[in-house]
Amino acid sequence: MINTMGLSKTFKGGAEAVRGVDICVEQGEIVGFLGQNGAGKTTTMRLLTTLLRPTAGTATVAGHDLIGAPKEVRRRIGYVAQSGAMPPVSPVKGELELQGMLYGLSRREVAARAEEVLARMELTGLETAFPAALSGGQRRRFDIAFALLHDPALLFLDEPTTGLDPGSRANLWDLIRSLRADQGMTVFLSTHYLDEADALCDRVLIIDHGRIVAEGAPAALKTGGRTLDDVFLDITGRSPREQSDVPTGKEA
Ligand SMILES: Nc1ncnc2c1ncn2[C@@H]1O[C@H](COP(=O)(O)OP(=O)(O)OP(=O)(O)O)[C@@H](O)[C@H]1O
Repeated sequence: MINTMGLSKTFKGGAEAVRGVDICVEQGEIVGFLGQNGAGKTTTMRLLTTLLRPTAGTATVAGHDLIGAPKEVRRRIGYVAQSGAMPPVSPVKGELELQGMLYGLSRREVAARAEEVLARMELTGLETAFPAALSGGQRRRFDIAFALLHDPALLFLDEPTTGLDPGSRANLWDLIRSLRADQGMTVFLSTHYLDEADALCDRVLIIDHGRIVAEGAPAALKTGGRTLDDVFLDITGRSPREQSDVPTGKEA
């Protein structure tokens, strides 16, 4: 579902955010992407979702070449960016209808898909609510419903549970698991929470200073009675919540 070779991104100011990353994700896997602040997670996600153009390397995402066929890639993926953006202005159902029109769905298709994704994300009954009025957990589920409207095969989630209370996090994990169980959805998610990776992911990739420094099933990485936190600390020399010492100037 995802295959990259030497994927790299150097920003104009010289920041080497992603340095020759090789990623392989199979259909139906839930893969966790771990790294500290500034390690290169969001940049990698933005490359894989066609929002940024790589400076080197090749990639196939959802069966299509990332650089040669970005529109085909976009049609087959859903992407939920980190939270914090301005909430949409229309009520929940209106936002989904607009999104459906962007994807060229008919009115009837949009109505059916909206009902389906709202049910799947346990938001039925909130059609007329304004996204700004939703709770944190509901808002995150709305963002995922939005990304699911065009029925993607591959879902990218950038830190989906950051800032949520434990109950809402556990609920979101269940919903992500059910997407895979019911629809065979492939999920690639970044997170700072190692317990999340441990509980939810079949496999984790650890990125540090723009390079993949470890990968494997959580159980296979946790050798010698170590926790995933210990593994992360051993490999990167820092805890997952520490700031990376990669330069942080952000230029276009
Ligand atoms: N537009 C940009 N211009 C220049 N440098 C950038 C830009 N975007 C990101 N960077 C730099 O690239 C590096 C990787 O950033 P990125 O946002 O991918 O990290 P991250 O692992 O997602 O961090 P976080 O967990 O804080 O979201 C950082 O050093 C960052 O400052």
